[in-house]
Amino acid sequence: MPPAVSITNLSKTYATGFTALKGVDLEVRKGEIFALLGPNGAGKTTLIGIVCGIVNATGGTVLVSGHDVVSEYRKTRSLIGLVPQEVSIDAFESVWNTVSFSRGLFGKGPNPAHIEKVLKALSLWDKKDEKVLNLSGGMKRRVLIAKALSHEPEILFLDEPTAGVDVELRRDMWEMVRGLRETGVTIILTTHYIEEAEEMADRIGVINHGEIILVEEKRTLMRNLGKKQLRLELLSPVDAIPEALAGRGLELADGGATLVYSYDTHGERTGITALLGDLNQAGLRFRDLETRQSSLEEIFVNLVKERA
Ligand SMILES: Nc1ncnc2c1ncn2[C@@H]1O[C@H](COP(=O)(O)OP(=O)(O)OP(=O)(O)O)[C@@H](O)[C@H]1O
Repeated sequence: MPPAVSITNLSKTYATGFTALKGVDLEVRKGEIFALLGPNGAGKTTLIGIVCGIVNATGGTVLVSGHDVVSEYRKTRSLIGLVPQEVSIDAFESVWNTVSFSRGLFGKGPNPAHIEKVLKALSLWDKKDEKVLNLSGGMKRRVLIAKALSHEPEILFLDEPTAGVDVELRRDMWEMVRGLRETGVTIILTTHYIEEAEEMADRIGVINHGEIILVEEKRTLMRNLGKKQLRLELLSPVDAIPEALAGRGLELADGGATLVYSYDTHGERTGITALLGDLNQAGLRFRDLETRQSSLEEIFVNLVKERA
């Protein structure tokens, strides 16, 4: 089975002479939720544009389910649903007509049952006869998604799906995207909200200055790059870590007032129980304790900083 999207040595230099993509290689597997993270101007929208056939590449190849996006444009475009960043919909049409029309654009015959299913899944069914004009911003966004799903695509691109939407709608959208994945749709999303990637993605790609700097399973990424720390505020500061506790990877912070223990959250054992026993034996008493976990946000900021 070919990958959902297979990108090889893709480059893009705009007419201005600006190079937005530099030799990108990327494979997105069928059925996964892939999040593409990157700062403003990193090249995310350009990359999506090329895969969707909206932007011409300067070099390289893109295959969608094994089909070339240039020589087999009609085929590949019909396999893709795109939810763009900008809301641009024919405001005077009803929800039903807008979504049904989108399906027709891909040469698919009418299928009212499918449109009904999509509208229901997006909680738009009771709005089907409303003019898009009269909907709230959040509802308009749902219409964009419904349009993108109208022709039963295998791959759904969501470009900043929840930028500017309220928390409730964001949660609803996450739920909906997960539901779509259950039905076998491959989902590729770009986001500025690291929380979104953390919550939803199976794999994460980081793009910076037009280059993919990392592609990793989310769990692996968080396990390998994320640390969890136990910080113990000691009753009385110490000058050095006691001999009995050597080799446990402890560090002192705050001038000896805090003992820091870093551990792997995904390991079978954290070693905390044993550590607390040893502390007791060594006569170290503590006043308070807290745990800290580096978030995907910290990991991401560090990665991008390293490559700046
Ligand atoms: N039509 C264009 N002509 C010239 N330069 C462009 C054009 N479109 C985009 N760019 C430039 O290419 C770079 C990448 O833009 P792109 O929109 O792909 O980034 P992005 O990662 O999607 O950013 P954002 O998160 O802000 O949407 C930016 O520096 C942008 O100014």
